[in-house]
Amino acid sequence: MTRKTTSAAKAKKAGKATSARTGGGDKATRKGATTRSTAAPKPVRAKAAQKPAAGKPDLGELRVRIDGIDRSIQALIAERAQFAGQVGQAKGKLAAAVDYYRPEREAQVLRRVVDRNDGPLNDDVLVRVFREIMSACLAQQEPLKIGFLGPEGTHSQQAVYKHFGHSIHALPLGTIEEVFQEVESGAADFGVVPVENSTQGTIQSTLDMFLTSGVKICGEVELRVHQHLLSRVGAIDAIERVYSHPQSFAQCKAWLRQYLPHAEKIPVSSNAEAARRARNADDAAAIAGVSAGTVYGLKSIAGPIEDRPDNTTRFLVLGRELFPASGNDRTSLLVFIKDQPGALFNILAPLARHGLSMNRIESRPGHTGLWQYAFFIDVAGHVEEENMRLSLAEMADFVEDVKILGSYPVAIS
Ligand SMILES: O=C(O)C(=O)C[C@]1(C(=O)O)C=C[C@@H](O)C=C1
Repeated sequence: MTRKTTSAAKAKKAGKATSARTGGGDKATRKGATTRSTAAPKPVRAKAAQKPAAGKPDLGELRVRIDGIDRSIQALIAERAQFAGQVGQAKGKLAAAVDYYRPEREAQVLRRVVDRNDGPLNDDVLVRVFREIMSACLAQQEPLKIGFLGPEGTHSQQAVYKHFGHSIHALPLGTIEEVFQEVESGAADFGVVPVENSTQGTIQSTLDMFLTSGVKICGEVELRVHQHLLSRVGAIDAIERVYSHPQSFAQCKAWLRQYLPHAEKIPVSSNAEAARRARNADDAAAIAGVSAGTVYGLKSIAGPIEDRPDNTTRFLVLGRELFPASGNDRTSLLVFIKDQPGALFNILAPLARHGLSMNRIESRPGHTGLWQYAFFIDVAGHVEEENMRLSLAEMADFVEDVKILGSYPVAIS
C-alpha cells in the first residue's frame, strides 16, 4: 500500500518536474511569463521587458526559466526528504538521531555527485549543496549534536559544518579533551577535532587522547585554512599586540616577520578566543578566520596571510562506534610494538605484502613504560576488507597491543 502511494506520488511529481524543466508546460511558469510582460510600466521592469539587444540573452526569459527550475528542484528536494524519512522508518524505531546517521552512505552519495559533475560548478560547491540536503533530511529524525573546540567561529566549527551541514546543533567546548569526553559520555553524538596541519604537522594533544579514550574515528574532514589579521578599527598602524593560537602564529610566521615584527605575540587557546580578546582594544589584533571576525565584530586588516597558499587542516570526526565500509576508506591504528629487533619492520611488512598503502606513521610516548612508544598508523582500506584482516592477523606476533581507532570514508572535496 505504501509502495503504491509512493510510486504514484513519484510519477505525479516527476511529470510536474519534467514540464517545469522544459520551461513552457507548467501553468505557474506560463502565468509568471504573462505577468511579467503585462506588468505596470515601472522603470526597472520596463527595462527587463525590453527586447534584448541582438546576441544578448533575454533577462526576463532567463528568469522565467530559472523560476521553473527552482520549482522542480524544490519539489525534488521535498520528495527526497520524504524518501529519507521512509529510510528512517525502514531502520526501525531507534533510540536517538545518532543511530540514523550513516557516514558510509553519505560518502557514497557525495562521491557520485562528484563523478557526475561536468560543471560549470566546482565539485566542492556541489558537494556542499548535497551535504546540506542530506543534513536536512537526517535532521527530520532529530538534529545531531556535534561537539567541537570552541568558542563560536573557530576553524573546527567550519569543519563541523563542512562535514555535517548546518542542520545540526554545534556544541562549542573548551578543550580538545572535553570534545573526547562529551562524545564518550554520549552528551555529544559526534565530535570534531583537528589532528594535523599541512604547514605545521601533527596536533599532538589530539593523538595523545587516543591513548586513553575509547572513542572511535568515524570520519575525516579537510579544510583549507585561511588566516586573517582582524581588529576592531581595521588599521595595521595601531596594532601593538596580536592574539592567536600557537599553530596559527606558526602558519603566518613570515607574514608577521615582514609586517608586524615588533608587535607582541600572545598565544591563546583558539583563534576565536583571540578574536574575542581583540575586540576589547584598539591596539589589539587577532589572527583568525573571517568567520571569527564576523562573530566578534572585527574588520579584516589583511588576509589571507598564511605563508603557504595550500595551508590545510585535517580534522577527525569522533564517535562511539565503527561504521561499515564505503568503498574508499582509511583505517587508523594505534600499535604498541614489542621491544625487539625489527619490530617496526615486522608490523609494516604485512601491510606491504597485502598491497595496503600506509598513508602516515607517527610515534608518541606510549605511557606504558620509560621509552616505550606507540605508533599511530593510517592505512588505506577498511577493517572489514580481507587484506586488512589478514595484515592485522600477521602483525599480531610482533605487537603488545593494536587498537583499531577507526575505519572511515576518505575526506571528500
Ligand atoms: O540512506 C540512509 O541511511 C539515510 O538515512 C538517508 C540519508 C540521505 O539523506 O541520503 C540521510 C542520512 C544518513 O546519514 C545517510 C543518508
